Amino acid sequence: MTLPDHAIVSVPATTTNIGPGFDCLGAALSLRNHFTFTRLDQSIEPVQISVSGLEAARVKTNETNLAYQAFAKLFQHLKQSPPLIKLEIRLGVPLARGLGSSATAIVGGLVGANVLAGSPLSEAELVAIAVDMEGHPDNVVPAMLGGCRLAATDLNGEWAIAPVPWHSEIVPVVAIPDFELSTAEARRVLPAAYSRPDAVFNMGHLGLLLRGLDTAHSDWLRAALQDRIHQPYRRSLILGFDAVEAAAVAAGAYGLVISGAGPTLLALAHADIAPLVAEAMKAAWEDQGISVQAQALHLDPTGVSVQV
Ligand SMILES: Nc1ncnc2c1ncn2[C@@H]1O[C@H](COP(=O)(O)OP(=O)(O)OP(=O)(O)O)[C@@H](O)[C@H]1O
Ligand SMILES: N[C@@H](CCO)C(=O)O
Repeated sequence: MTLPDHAIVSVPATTTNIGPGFDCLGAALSLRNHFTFTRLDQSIEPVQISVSGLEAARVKTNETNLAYQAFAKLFQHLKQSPPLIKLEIRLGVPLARGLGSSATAIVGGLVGANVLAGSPLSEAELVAIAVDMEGHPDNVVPAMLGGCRLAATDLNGEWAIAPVPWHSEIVPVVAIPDFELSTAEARRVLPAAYSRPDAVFNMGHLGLLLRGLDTAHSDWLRAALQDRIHQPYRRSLILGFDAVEAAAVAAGAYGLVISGAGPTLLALAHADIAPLVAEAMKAAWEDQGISVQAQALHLDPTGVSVQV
């Protein structure tokens, strides 16, 4: 069998948690990173990496690059040496902002390696390795599969993944500030255990959110975006959170949550007012002296895609 020498892997950004769905709910968004893998016959280095686009200078260009680590991990899983490659990364997803940049790198590297290896692994096997690398499923699952997804383990510890219907009138609006917050730092502030009232609060609100996303029932959505597992501990890490939340709600959004581990803030809004909500969030954050990019996005239905 002749193996492919080349693969262009495109992976969407993701927003996760969406309020009460900590570490289990996530959705793919209409921003993408591209990873181009080209097999080399000869090279002094195992990988030659170049990066272009948004904040390119901040991405590592040696073997510690996360996309290359994922590429090498797949070959390790296959008990093979990774081929020598050139890896070109084109960035459209901002780094360390709560939009799943690390998940794009993990999914891009694993899928690129799988293509160059002749596609020996199934989608489910790739998802399992990706979750293992990322540590939680909520970014890598929608990055791989597209849409909004809920992921939980079954009785054997395998991932049971359900698509979550998302009504077309509900628009995700993101405000992306010009400062970073690493996921590791934002996880360090979380408690190790929670009270029964907090657990029950989140179970009820996650259930309500799933029904609200399906129906666009505004009262359910307004109530559902509350959470007691992560946001109470993280909001103080995000300068301007209260002002941006108040502005989004005043502009008519159903509510505002931290996207992933932050600092990007995500509002859900009816399609008719989504651009106004984006403007209000931007203005409120800029009033705090913070540069911000705000935009109404849409759900990415596809997930990872490959051109050989
Ligand atoms: N395209 C990329 N190529 C290689 N490494 C990347 C790429 N994108 C992100 N990374 C790595 O992932 C790190 C960011 O990961 P982190 O989990 O902190 O943020 P995030 O994934 O953007 O946010 P979140 O997990 O909250 O959605 C970067 O600092 C970089 O090391
Ligand atoms: N669920 C994760 C997403 C960030 O990767 C968190 O909130 O820490």
